Amino acid sequence: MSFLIQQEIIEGNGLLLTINRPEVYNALCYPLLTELKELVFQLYHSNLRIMIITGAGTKAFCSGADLKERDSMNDDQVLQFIDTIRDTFQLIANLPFPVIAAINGVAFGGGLELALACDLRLASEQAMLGLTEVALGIIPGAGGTQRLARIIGPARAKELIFTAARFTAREGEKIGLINHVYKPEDLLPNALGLAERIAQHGPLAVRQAKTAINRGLNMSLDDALYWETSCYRQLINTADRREGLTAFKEKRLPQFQGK
Ligand SMILES: C/C=C/C(=O)SCCNC(=O)CCNC(=O)[C@H](O)C(C)(C)COP(=O)(O)OP(=O)(O)OC[C@H]1O[C@@H](n2cnc3c(N)ncnc32)[C@H](O)[C@@H]1OP(=O)(O)O
Repeated sequence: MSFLIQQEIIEGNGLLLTINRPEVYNALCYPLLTELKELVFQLYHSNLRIMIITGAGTKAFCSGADLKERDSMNDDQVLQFIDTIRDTFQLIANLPFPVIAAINGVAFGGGLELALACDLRLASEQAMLGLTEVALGIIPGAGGTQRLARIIGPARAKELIFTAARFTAREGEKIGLINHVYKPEDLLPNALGLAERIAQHGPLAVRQAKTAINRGLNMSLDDALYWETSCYRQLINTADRREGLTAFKEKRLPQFQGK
């Protein structure tokens, strides 16, 4: 059992991952990052229906790369860290099931980039967010320049990145970066509730919906419509699709088996 990343099974065949370095605002050191990459690679091949990522303690989701460790790194080690964090967050973004970021505190730099790699972002009203890297003479190196621009639009993303702005969860909600904002004590219960609401539906269908949206975004609308149909086609010959129709006829909730 790791101490850097805690795992907890949750209702509906889900997993709660907690970044566990509260003494340094859950900063990402290289050992934690390599452990996260290995764990996410294993989860890629699991039959999980949903995952939540959050931070230990009440102050931080994740304050980004560990700057003390970074100060001791040579140039090659910095590049190795960047290659690893980029690939790890892309693995998270490409997990076949939905991932919810429960942003329980500060999310700066790589911490916000971690949340950007998730599908849905819920935040505590006390959380402060920001891609603060240019204030350190660097740029977001874990996908932040690409994902933020795709989520909120290039003009707003440029302003936030160029100014290393630190902004509130409510401001993030206003620009479409954060799905919902809660009181600190209500964040995890609502994240668990959202996870349960997703996990009760056809797991194959939810997976196809994620891939339809994610990969369709990079296509022309014409191509993406055919891509959507090809995702739909994966579901036609499934027991879950039959179960959905049968449950409707029998006026009961469907019991999806992911087959
Ligand atoms: C590819 C990715 C790149 C990146 O992510 S670049 C890094 C981007 N992240 C940041 O710029 C955030 C850096 N941290 C801060 O700005 C502040 O910290 C906070 C706002 C998060 C908290 O400030 P306050 O409440 O005043 O507490 P405190 O004394 O600064 O921090 C408490 C302890 O936590 C350690 N800590 C916080 N963030 C990091 C970090 N990112 N890397 C390493 N340590 C961190 C501090 O050093 C200190 O520890 P000690 O008491 O031993 O001095």
